[in-house]
Amino acid sequence: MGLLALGTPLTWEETKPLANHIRDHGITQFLKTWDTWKDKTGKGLLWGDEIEYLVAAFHDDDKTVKLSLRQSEILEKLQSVTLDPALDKYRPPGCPAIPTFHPEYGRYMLESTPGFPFSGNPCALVSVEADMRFRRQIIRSHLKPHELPITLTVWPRLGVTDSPFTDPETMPDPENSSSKSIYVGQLLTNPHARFPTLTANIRERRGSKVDIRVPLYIDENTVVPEGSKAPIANGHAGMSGPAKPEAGTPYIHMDAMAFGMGNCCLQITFQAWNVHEARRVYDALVPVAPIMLALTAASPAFRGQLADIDARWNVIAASVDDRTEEERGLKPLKESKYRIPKSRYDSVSLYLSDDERNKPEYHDIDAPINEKVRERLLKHGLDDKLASHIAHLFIRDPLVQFSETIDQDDDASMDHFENIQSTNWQTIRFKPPPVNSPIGWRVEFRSMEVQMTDFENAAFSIFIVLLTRAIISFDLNFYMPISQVDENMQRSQQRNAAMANKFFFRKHIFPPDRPLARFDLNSRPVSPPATSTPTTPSHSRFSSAVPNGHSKVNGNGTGNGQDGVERCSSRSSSVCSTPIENEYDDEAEEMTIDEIINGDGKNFPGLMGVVNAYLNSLNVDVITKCELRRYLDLIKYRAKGQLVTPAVWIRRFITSHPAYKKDSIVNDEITYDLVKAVDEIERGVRPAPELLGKDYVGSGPTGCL
Ligand SMILES: Nc1ncnc2c1ncn2[C@@H]1O[C@H](COP(=O)(O)OP(=O)(O)OP(=O)(O)O)[C@@H](O)[C@H]1O
Ligand SMILES: N[C@@H](CCC(=O)O)C(=O)O
Ligand SMILES: N[C@@H](CS)C(=O)O
Repeated sequence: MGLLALGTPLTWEETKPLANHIRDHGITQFLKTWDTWKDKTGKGLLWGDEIEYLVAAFHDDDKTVKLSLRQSEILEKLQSVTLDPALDKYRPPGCPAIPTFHPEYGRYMLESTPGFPFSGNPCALVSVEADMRFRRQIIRSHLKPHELPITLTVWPRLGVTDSPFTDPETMPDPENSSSKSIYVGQLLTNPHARFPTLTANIRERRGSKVDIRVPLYIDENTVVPEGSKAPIANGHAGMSGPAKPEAGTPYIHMDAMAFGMGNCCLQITFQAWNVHEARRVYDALVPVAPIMLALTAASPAFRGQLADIDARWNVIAASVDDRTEEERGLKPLKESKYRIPKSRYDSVSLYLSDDERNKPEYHDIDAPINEKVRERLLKHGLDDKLASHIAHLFIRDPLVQFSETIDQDDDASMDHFENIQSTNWQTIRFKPPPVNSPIGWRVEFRSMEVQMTDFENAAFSIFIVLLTRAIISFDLNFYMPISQVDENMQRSQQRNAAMANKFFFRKHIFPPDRPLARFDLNSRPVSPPATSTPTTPSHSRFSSAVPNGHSKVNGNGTGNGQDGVERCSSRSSSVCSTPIENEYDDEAEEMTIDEIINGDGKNFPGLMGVVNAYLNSLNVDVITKCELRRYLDLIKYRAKGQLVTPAVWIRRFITSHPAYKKDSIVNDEITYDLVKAVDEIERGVRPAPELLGKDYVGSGPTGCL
């Protein structure tokens, strides 16, 4: 959920001349925070998740289900309920506070977060699912009897034109709506000024409606409508890739921000010990993002049709792609300043740690830089890696500005910085401390799709938290060329990617001076923990407050390319032109997801291996370890293919439904049964062992408080 300031929003034409003012003051604001926080340590690990929900309205009389557009009323109700002390008696043990609920882009969406961030203590981790369920139960208990919160990433019939898909019905209004969509109307978008303004200003800056195309899944009876085959150069969302329709391939067309930002995800934010640790964790998570996208994939259908992809990423990227034709490389640069290879919503293009292992050679894709911003940051004493990261974010224009807040007190506000930062929706976000707050440097992990049950949402959250602890404790090295990470991003969205694809991953992840044997990789965490001689590394946040001493400031020059595009000179054009072929290639190799998660049985321990080793290094009681094992086993068996991804489960449900005519169409009847089934699975009244294992226990027959 981005910056929700209030005021009179400016049009794109009014915002454009303010861009330099906003960027300049945004950097001033960042530098003030930098000066205050660069040497400060925080309070150690605190973390929280964000879960996004769709609100479904069931009409049992005609067996249809629609998106309920009652977001404002529901949030008002939830806010008053959460302020009522009576709710506290339902708060499960271990939940840090009464949760909070927030709006999201779609007028049918809600977001929940824990009321207070969790600690990383293993005992606290086992309470996460209860906290998530508590949130869902609060929502359920305060909806109308025919409404339910559903954690499906994509509403399969959003944007269909053959029958209503919202409650109340909405009509497209291509003349007057902010998106000008021919499929969705204005009522679909949250009315807070941020959202229609983002929608309109993205379209106006781009110079045309957004253009979203995903490959259509072709079945025996699929009829491909005239004109819905991808032309050779469709020019959306950067490079072409296997998760985008190849020339001549039938595709599903969408034309509004709602098709992307109206989708739901699971995000995790961690507070780091200090800025160095935040930067280390950020970099290490960059290659993990596509792996987790593939494992959580939950998006097999769009606009009433089955897609030949399983995940949402490229759809959202294209849904907020505000780049001009010049920036997209369709015309020579004249009015625009940069060629920009990616949408504002896309994978990370630059590592940012001051770790000496963050080598220039890994930056082998074109990442344009705002040179003026970079120079200013360098002059202020920032190292090149961080300066380049911020300068890369600051190639973008502000999209939403209110007339009342053009002039800000840079000592008291970060809003101009946040204006640019919060509309750079990358796989990982590096978050500076807010003004006048005890909150420290944070990192947000953003690639995962929301899961249908809170058991799964808790499992993926816990896994990522433990992985970050292992990364810090064992000083793990996941660096590999960014081009390989980008390639993985495309592979991760393909149909059945978690089983069918291989992904690049670094082979040697331990520091050379710390031999593999030191890590207890083989014993499972359910085995009795070592109590007398724990191997907990000295800089573990659980055991001690000593920050990791491995970081070393390292600088590199940048400059202008011949085409006038400013970029880091270390990311040389010859390297840019030959992605995935450089001397660092052999540091990473193609592995299955099973190998990446569970190890190759030889030298590579897998991400689960390091998580297990980390748990073994702690004094955790056996009961807690067994509890954690339930969650970690979900990841383990999903990676092995013994449990399926939500996308595989949903696709199977659709294609085996009696009303499916093998024509790729997901009709009302199928959608009704699908959403009912998702709710029943969540409550545990409909078994789905292929998705959740045999021992899943849901939130109960009613799912209410
Ligand atoms: N000090 C903290 N350290 C770590 N996580 C925190 C901290 N404070 C809040 N969080 C968690 O961060 C998550 C996101 O909260 P935050 O208020 O940063 O949202 P936001 O800025 O709207 O997020 P987004 O970046 O998605 O727009 C929540 O789960 C919250 O519990
Ligand atoms: N819903 C978006 C993220 C929105 C946000 O950045 O808060 C997603 O699925 O990725
Ligand atoms: N909720 C996201 C996407 S619109 C934001 O506000 O940035």
